[in-house]
Amino acid sequence: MPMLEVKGLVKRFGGNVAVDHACFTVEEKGVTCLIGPNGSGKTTIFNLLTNMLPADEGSALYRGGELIGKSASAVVKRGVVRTFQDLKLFGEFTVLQNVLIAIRGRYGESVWQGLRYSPGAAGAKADAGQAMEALRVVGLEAQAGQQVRSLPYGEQKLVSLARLYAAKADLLLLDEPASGMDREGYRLLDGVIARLLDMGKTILLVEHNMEFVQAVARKVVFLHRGQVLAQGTMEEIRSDKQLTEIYFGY
Ligand SMILES: Nc1ncnc2c1ncn2[C@@H]1O[C@H](COP(=O)(O)OP(=O)(O)OP(=O)(O)O)[C@@H](O)[C@H]1O
Repeated sequence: MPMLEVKGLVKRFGGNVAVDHACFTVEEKGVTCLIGPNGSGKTTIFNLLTNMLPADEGSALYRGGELIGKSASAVVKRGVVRTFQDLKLFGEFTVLQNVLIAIRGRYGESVWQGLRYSPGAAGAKADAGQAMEALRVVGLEAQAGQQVRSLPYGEQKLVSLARLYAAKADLLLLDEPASGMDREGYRLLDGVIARLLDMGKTILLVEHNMEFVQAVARKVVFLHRGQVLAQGTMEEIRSDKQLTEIYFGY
């Protein structure tokens, strides 16, 4: 059984069908990529899976349980978390505080509760230990005390990955993790993804950088105007003339 099975997912914005009866599967322990031209519905699918937007129709079974129609926090509790294109970090706070907020959020605490952090409080030490472990996974322990907004963009992206790791989810949805990254950023990101996979995580990502997709993806799901036109390996997608014309323009 696939880890995630999306069936007949539909989202309309007025007359615009952003996601049109999309069906695809995500197998456990590997990287699956959603690709497709701008506006083909990739981010909307993330919003539907995490219930940040209500779906009009369809189902998404995660380990056999329905995600659609649940609350956003219920999806997180089930073990599905996401990053955002605009990162949504707290720039004024430190790297460590940003990860701690994600950990405390797991218990249903608000950001402000998460930040009111007295070192003597029960559980505080354990949380700090977990936060540092997450920073080790992404290679940012040395930056723990720095204000997030003082970091280069690539490192801020890694903070968002540390937050996902700290949330202890099994299925990680990454929205354009490679965008805005330079060569060194790719190298770090490759390493973090490899470490997350070693730890048994499953990753579904949206990405435009085909070199990166080719390097990390076991499976690619091709979207066009909200419809899944194909799913398979990158080689299979690239060898389909109709798909390459739509997306790659040749
Ligand atoms: N909140 C919204 N209200 C109205 N229309 C929306 C909304 N969100 C997305 N859309 C529309 O839905 C369609 C799919 O958008 P979506 O952002 O999911 O595409 P995408 O494949 O992620 O694009 P990109 O690669 O540019 O990020 C587009 O036509 C977009 O304009």
